[in-house]
Amino acid sequence: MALLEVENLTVQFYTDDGVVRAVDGLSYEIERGETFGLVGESGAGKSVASRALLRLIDSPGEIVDGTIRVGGRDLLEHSDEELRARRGNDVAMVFQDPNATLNPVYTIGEQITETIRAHGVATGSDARTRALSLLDRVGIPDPAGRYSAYPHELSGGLAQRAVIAMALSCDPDLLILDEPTTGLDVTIQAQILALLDELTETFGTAVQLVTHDLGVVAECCDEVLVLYAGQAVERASVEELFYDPAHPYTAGLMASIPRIGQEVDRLSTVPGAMADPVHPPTGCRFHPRCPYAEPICETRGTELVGTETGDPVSRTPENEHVAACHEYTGELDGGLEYEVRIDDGRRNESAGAENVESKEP
Ligand SMILES: Nc1ncnc2c1ncn2[C@@H]1O[C@H](COP(=O)(O)OP(=O)(O)OP(=O)(O)O)[C@@H](O)[C@H]1O
Repeated sequence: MALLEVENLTVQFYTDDGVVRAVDGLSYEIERGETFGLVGESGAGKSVASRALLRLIDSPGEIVDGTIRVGGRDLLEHSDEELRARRGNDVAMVFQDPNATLNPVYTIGEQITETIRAHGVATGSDARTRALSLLDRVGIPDPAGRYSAYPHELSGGLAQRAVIAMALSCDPDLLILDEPTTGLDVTIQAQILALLDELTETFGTAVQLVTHDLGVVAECCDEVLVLYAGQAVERASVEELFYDPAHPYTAGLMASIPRIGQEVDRLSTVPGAMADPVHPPTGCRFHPRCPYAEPICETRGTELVGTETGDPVSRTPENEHVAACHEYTGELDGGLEYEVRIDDGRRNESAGAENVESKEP
């Protein structure tokens, strides 16, 4: 049994403009010790899908369907009290901005110690000792000195480590990180990614990593799910995703990886704009931006199928490459003709992302 089993997760927001189905029928699994990437452009639904795992969806949003089983038990069926007990213990989350998590008026050490006590992991001086060892585990130099530091006294990289230490207070089985390295310089970014690697390898912690950055995905994910307009469009091992992307949207994302020496803060995106969340396109939601779209793509919706077999995802083994494109059920006349060229040059010494180019058809 996988550690996390998400099935048909569906989240809606009720806005003045209409209903936004931010996450639409999402299903995936994460194994113990696995690093699972959730990628896609802004608005794809990555954050909402992640927050939903902890039931952190506030009004005007609502989880309207699905199951979220961690260790076989459905989080959506718990009372608020049961859920509080499982937050932190089973699943913990790290957000992009450490300052949104850290309280400016308490020291780093006090905050971690308090989290440990609140969850009943340890009491008294044992809690303090555990906090110190967590600071050490996440690579904060001079843990005893930093214990007494206030959040504003730490650099962005150290503050992010402190937040990760806090998330690890109760030894969660699954750690969800939402853009944990965005805004950090590449050397610090690489250190945080190395820390995640160590957590998964040494402690068997499973990681769900939300990111825009395909370089980060290449660096540390085992398995990747690509989201577009709230729906999964492709799931594959990281190698298959980079060497053999099956969905035109994924191939487009690959083409937008910054090249060596190019100064880009954010990925440039696939031409065209993300689908209108209130009135998504008919058929395949990506079709208005897809260079390979044919009339059927406008009228018939897609679902994930095995890229080799065309079988529905429900009949495809969990580790097989699946994509939601009519190509794989034999319904595209023209087919997909892109070619992906892998250049194994490193993007920079420490982050080491691969460079990928896709040719236009
Ligand atoms: N509180 C909210 N009220 C209304 N709509 C929301 C709310 N939060 C998210 N959404 C909508 O849900 C969709 C998915 O948003 P989400 O933040 O998950 O995207 P994302 O892929 O994480 O993007 P980003 O990388 O920019 O964070 C978007 O259309 C967004 O507008």
